[in-house]
Amino acid sequence: MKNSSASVTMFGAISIVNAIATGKGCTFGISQKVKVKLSLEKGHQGISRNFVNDKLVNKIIRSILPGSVLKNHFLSISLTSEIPAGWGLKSSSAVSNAISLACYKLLDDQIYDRAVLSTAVNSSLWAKVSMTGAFDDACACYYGGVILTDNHYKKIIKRDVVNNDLAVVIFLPTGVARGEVPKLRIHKDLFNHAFRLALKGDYWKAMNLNGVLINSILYNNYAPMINAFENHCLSISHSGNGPAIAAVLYKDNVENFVNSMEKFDGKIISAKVNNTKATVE
Ligand SMILES: Nc1ncnc2c1ncn2[C@@H]1O[C@H](COP(=O)(O)OP(=O)(O)O)[C@@H](O)[C@H]1O
Ligand SMILES: O=C(O)C1=C[C@@H](OP(=O)(O)O)[C@@H](O)[C@H](O)C1
Repeated sequence: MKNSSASVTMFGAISIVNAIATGKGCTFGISQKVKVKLSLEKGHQGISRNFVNDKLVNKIIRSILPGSVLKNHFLSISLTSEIPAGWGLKSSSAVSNAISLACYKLLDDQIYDRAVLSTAVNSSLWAKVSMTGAFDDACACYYGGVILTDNHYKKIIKRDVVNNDLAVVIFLPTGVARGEVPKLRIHKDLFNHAFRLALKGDYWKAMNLNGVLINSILYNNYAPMINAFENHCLSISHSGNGPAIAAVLYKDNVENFVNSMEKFDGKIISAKVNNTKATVE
């Protein structure tokens, strides 16, 4: 083993176009963080963690660290996350990337981005926390900026930066359960159209179309989104499979928009856009 400890900062992300229907997705980075510290101590076998035992995290660890090392070391995992889990805000991609990057850093100082991403994505498929592998989300968390990918082929199609004058406001509606996600495939052609808009650089129009589609198929309550347009948002959509809703707007409009959302029952989180890559030391 090259290192006895590794500390990672990985960022979160928001969907522009959901990849479930077509396999192609577009996602951009935001400032919410996951921090992971792994420490290896020679001696008795064992793993301690400050979160519930989780098959996704275990799978990543066992895919990267050799069994011979795990047999003779005690591994401590400390994880803090600013990303609420299970809302479509990419917590699983940020956590799996962070654990993957930290494990590779224990092995070697030379980091191969593709290996970090592949292990995270393959483990997410194995643990069934993702349907397509969510390579779009993994790349946006890892590299920051806007990323367009083909998840079935784990291929990056395009990268771009997000305008730093923009801000993101996330709304977590109270009492809304996730809809039947496979139904997103009903509008495969329209999701494909949204992806083509994103390819042309029309990110906020693509995200709006994505929002209309996901809302109509899974949630059927467009009122918060209409409110967003009435309050000068450039774009609004459910992120991932929802139920979280993310709005993109100029920083100057954030305060008014947040005030206007108070009539809806839920929690609001403000975020910045992120164009920087994850770090490990
Ligand atoms: N704070 C956390 N600690 C440990 N694991 C986490 C944490 N947040 C997310 N995860 C992992 O991500 C999974 C949640 O994935 P998912 O429901 O798809 O949420 P999201 O839509 O935010 O990606 C959890 O089952 C767990 O494996
Ligand atoms: O399961 C998957 O493959 C995906 C899930 C969605 O994200 P969430 O997991 O954040 O809902 C979606 O946006 C992404 O493009 C692909």
